[in-house]
Amino acid sequence: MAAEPMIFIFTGTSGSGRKTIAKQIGSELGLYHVLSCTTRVPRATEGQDRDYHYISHDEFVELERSGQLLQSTTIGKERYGIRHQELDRALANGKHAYLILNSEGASLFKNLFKDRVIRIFIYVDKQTVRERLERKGTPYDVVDRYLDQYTEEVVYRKQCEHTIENVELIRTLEQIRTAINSHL
Ligand SMILES: Nc1ncnc2c1ncn2[C@@H]1O[C@H](COP(=O)(O)OP(=O)(O)OP(=O)(O)O)[C@@H](O)[C@H]1O
Ligand SMILES: Nc1nc2c(ncn2[C@@H]2O[C@H](COP(=O)(O)O)[C@@H](O)[C@H]2O)c(=O)[nH]1
Repeated sequence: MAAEPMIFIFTGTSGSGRKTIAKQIGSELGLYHVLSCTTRVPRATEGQDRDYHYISHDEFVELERSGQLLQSTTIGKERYGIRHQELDRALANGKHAYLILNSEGASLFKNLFKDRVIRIFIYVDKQTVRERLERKGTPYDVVDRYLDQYTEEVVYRKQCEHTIENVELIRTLEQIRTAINSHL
């Protein structure tokens, strides 16, 4: 059993299935979901304080100005970040935690928390990303952005503790359970 709560980071190529996998595994293993704040609007299936804390640009700037953000990133015109208090609350309750981050956020957490951070890189090929996202009704500009950044994102797998291709969801979940349990 790990002495301190572990931090599992689901990262990888956009649209590869990270959110689906993270939510399923998180609820199954009782992991605490550390939510980011974002200035982007919720998508059709998303909810306030379930997927993100959705806030205005002004509120984001204020969090940044007052030093409340542990880290932040900008993607297109939107801002994303995690409040210190959000992570502190998660770790204080003793549960293992998980986050869903891009490579920039994943590296920052690894540098801060070292061996307590385990990065799980999820990917699928570009064509599958397109098909899945179009089926889900993701706006075309978002799909195009994801595909444009694919090559840049996929190289990060080499730095992660685990790399898993998400073809068959059931098989992927099995591999991730095994990976996580090997650290607990
Ligand atoms: N193994 C799978 N087989 C088929 N469909 C899948 C599989 N895994 C996930 N999906 C579907 O692919 C779509 C994209 O998944 P999801 O939103 O979880 O990806 P994501 O990586 O979190 O995307 P984003 O980059 O937007 O954060 C969803 O509709 C999800 O149901
Ligand atoms: N570095 C950070 N990356 C984050 C954070 N919150 C989310 N993300 C990543 O941003 C992209 C876009 O997400 P989307 O939900 O708008 O599709 C994705 O890779 C997320 O994992 C954060 O606080 N910091």
